[in-house]
Amino acid sequence: MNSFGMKLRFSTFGESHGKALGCILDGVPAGLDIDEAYIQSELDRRKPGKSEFETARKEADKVEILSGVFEGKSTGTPIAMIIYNTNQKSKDYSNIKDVFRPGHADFTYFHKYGMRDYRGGGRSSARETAARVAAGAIAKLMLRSLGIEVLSGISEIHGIKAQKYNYSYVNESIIYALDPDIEPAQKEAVLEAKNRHDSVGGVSRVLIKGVPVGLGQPLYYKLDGVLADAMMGINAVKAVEIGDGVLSARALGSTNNDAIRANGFETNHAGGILGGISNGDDIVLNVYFKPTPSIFQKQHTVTTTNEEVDFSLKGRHDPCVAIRGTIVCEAMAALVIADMLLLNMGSTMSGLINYYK
Ligand SMILES: Cc1cc2nc3c(=O)[nH]c(=O)nc-3n(C[C@H](O)[C@H](O)[C@H](O)COP(=O)(O)O)c2cc1C
Ligand SMILES: C=C(O[C@@H]1CC(C(=O)O)=C[C@@H](OP(=O)(O)O)[C@H]1O)C(=O)O
Repeated sequence: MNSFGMKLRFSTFGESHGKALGCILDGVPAGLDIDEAYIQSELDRRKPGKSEFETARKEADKVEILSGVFEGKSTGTPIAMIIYNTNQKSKDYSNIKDVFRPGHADFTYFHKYGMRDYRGGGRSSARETAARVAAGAIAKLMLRSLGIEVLSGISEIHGIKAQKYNYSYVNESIIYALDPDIEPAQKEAVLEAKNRHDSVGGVSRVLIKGVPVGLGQPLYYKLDGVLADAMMGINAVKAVEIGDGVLSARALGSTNNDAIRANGFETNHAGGILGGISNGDDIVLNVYFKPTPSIFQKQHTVTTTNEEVDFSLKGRHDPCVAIRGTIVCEAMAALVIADMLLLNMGSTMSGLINYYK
């Protein structure tokens, strides 16, 4: 179960090499137009095996709606969706049955549960994020009907940073790059690491446009806290910044404050959130992904019986998880904002009255 979900409750099921994965999204208001082609198009953006910049595992990621939608509209009941796995090659993974891959969740899952599904990453595999993207697409449909848009793109790969953020370019780019001029160097960094059987990290920049003033609770269940939690819940995310983030700790008050004018804020160092509450400006997040842990170089590790061994991994892995991870960031951000909107309806008497009249 997700940790936001005051109004929207969301949980996923399934393993990387199991039969299927999917989600249940409960709390979606009745009457939302459910555009199935749009949901599929979001899954297509995240699905693996589209290029040399992604894992070679090819999955169609065809999504099927099982419940909660009737005659093209949400019914207000739980929406269940399923995605069948079709390209498991579980025998590739017999060599990780008894050893822990450094950097992956093998060690901790085994010691916590006393067993693990070693077929790929099992439940810890980011294959699960397909289900998040399906749920996120429904949240995005809800937001779209209110004029709110969630966008993202890759700003940085292996320390090579975008100089501009061109969100309308992102879907033309095979690596979802924000800066077409920097993209070639970023692609080269990925392929260069891949050729050396290594991997690289990267940063996704998320932009949420059209959010009204007032989403989020003060002090507890703050909008920035809930968004950060949702991002940190994505596999391989190691840090999240709101607005200027880390840089704001190095700034002066005089340069960090966003001056206020009658028609809005002059700058947006705050990233659209003040006091845990949206201020009406764009919400900006930077989400930092570590390099893919599964690399093909020889590594030191231990077995399940704690014997030290050198081992070399086989299997199909992303050389830079941030690339497909950016689509997952959008989905999680959309779910949080949709949840906050539903919660917000009851935060003022006029909101409640508007809802019931
Ligand atoms: C979209 C996406 C794709 C990923 N692909 C891989 C992969 O191919 N191989 C791998 O070892 N890790 C991959 N990861 C990262 C692992 O799932 C993650 O590192 C692992 O679950 C351990 O969790 P942690 O890094 O958050 O500690 C991917 C992550 C995301 C978001
Ligand atoms: C299959 C997908 O990505 C997978 C994410 C992943 C991981 O460890 O996170 C490891 C690889 O798969 P497996 O679990 O077979 O080792 C990737 O191919 C997907 O995103 O659909």
